[in-house]
Amino acid sequence: MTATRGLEGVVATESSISSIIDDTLTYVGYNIDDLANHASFEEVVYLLWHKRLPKADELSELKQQLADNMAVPQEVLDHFKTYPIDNVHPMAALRTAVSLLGLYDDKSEDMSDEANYEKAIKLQAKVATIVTAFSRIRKGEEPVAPKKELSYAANFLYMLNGKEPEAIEEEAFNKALVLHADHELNASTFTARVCVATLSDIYSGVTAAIGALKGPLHGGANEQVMKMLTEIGSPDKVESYIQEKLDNKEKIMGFGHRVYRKGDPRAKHLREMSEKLTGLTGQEDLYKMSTQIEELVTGQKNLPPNVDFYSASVYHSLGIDHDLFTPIFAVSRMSGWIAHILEQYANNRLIRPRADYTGPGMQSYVPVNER
Ligand SMILES: CC(=O)SCCNC(=O)CCNC(=O)[C@H](O)C(C)(C)COP(=O)(O)OP(=O)(O)OC[C@H]1O[C@@H](n2cnc3c(N)ncnc32)[C@H](O)[C@@H]1OP(=O)(O)O
Ligand SMILES: O=C([O-])CC(=O)C(=O)O
Repeated sequence: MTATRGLEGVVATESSISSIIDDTLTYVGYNIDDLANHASFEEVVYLLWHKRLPKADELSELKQQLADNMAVPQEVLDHFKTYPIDNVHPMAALRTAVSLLGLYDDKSEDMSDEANYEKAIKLQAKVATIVTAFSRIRKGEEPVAPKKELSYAANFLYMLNGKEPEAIEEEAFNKALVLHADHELNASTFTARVCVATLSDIYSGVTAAIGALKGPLHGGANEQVMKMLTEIGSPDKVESYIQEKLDNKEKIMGFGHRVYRKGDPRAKHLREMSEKLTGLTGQEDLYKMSTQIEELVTGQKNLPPNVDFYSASVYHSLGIDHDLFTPIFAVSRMSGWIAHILEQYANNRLIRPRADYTGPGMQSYVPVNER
């Protein structure tokens, strides 16, 4: 047996949800560029879960179901108030809150298709409320109830800030949600599938996935990108900062990808949004620094930016706290995790690979007082 480090290139499952072929990303056969330019996040959720685009009435029904299910149990909100707030990363709070949500769902252990679909709606609806409510509660503010007439993207920003977003903010946030919704067998989605392939419940699957997304080699990279931009501070400091890191063989967050070689097709949409939003908010230097970094890293290491790089300046321009960037990724990716969990249940087999053992050979047990 020979191990493939990081399972690179290993095809671990069949899936008809999203594909990456020749650096082109599609959701159920629709090019990500088309979806980013035209689709609402709710349409994409429907597409991923039903493997076709919704008709008008089906889309309205889904929007209604999401809006109707956004409220979270008071116990979950009260729980936030017990956290040692200064030490709690919002991704840790989200991981715990989603797990807690399962305790207050009487269908939590019901594995029927109907119950799983109901739980899918509840999770997608409530994840936005959890992230925004936690953000407000930790600042000593009251959570804001969603408005049923708003889109998912607008509601998120409304619940976060207590004021309805401008059209351009809603459009940018919707696009970011569309771009992050699914991505074949990335680490967090694989985690979700491994978890539910034991026939564990959907809350366990998404809780595990949140844990995997949190790491800086995956979803956590977007917060690290903003940390780097903040540390650099101004365009004149970019070159020395990045050069030092490259010379020290340190990783530059937001660059590189296990699957894409020529580049991540989502990055150009985020770059465009970053240019527009930083311009509108008078933060042109942020965009300038980002493009300088791209030039240096791509020029020297031939590593193009991934989805996390320009999303950082986009979210910053929308006035969002930096440690909420990865939770926002989770809000969007919840749709993809659920699609993969439902697909896994529909054609399940336990996922259990082997390890190439490299430890010592057979040893004789020695009692503790003789060692
Ligand atoms: C949503 C997402 O999850 S997108 C990815 C988000 N993560 C990041 O942005 C973190 C930075 N990027 C990385 O760490 C990597 O590119 C990953 C984790 C995304 C992919 O990693 P892998 O496919 O395992 O590549 P690996 O880490 O083995 O790197 C291969 C080589 O490229 C280099 N490399 C890869 N990414 C980077 C980077 N961002 N900066 C500098 N060098 C890099 C590695 O140092 C390594 O060089 P070496 O062969 O000389 O040792
Ligand atoms: O596919 C991956 O490895 C990571 C990624 O870009 C994503 O999850 O969006």
